[in-house]
Amino acid sequence: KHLIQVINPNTSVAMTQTIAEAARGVAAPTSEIIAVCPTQGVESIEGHFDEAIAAVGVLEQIKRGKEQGVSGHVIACFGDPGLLAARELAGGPVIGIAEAAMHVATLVATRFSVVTTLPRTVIIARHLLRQYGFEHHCAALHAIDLPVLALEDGTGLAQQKVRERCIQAMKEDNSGAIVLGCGGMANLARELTAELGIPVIDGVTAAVKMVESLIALGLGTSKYGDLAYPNKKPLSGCFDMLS
Ligand SMILES: NC(=O)NC1=NC(=O)NC1=O
Repeated sequence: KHLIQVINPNTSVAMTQTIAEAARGVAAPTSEIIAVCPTQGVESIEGHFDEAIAAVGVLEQIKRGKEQGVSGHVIACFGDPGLLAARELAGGPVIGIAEAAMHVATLVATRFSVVTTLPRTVIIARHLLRQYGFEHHCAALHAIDLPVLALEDGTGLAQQKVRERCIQAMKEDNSGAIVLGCGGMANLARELTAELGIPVIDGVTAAVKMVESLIALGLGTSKYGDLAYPNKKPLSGCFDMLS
């Protein structure tokens, strides 16, 4: 079996569970999902400050995954925090859920819309669209204007807001597909795809299948050039854990 490490970069145990269940729901029989979150950090990631904090926790988990012999890694937050730094550390593939969902959307539609959580996180998704080369594929980005952890409060309100916003986006944007912009939405994609009749794509499940594909192709992260293992140097204070 291949171990695939799925990292929830925030410290919410409930969201880690939601993400783990979605990942296990699509994992191949040859894959074993190890779902983790940082031992310290931020309970939800809703901006640049949170992302900077979360990135250190991602790196710590990547290092642990390597020590456990995992074959690949998923960064299960829609900002893909620490993605390139993680790729320097990792030998196997590292896939972020935003890039995975965006790639999949371009394979099934000519244009897609994004439905995410707080309005302030929309700019992060915009930056990723540019970084990944998908700006011209994304028709629009929408926010349900609820905090990330509203998805785990048990009221179902956030889930209802996501559904309403997806329906509105489908009508307004003339997009062929919708990308769910949060790891905590991972369990909504199948039902919304069936109800709306268009691909509603979750990045957690997309990333798991992409990691499996890269493993099957015998492809890990390139270690030539900028994604080579980091130059060895002393790391002081709390960063010693990354040595
Ligand atoms: N746009 C987002 O909601 N990003 C996220 N923040 C989290 O804590 N997890 C996410 O996926």
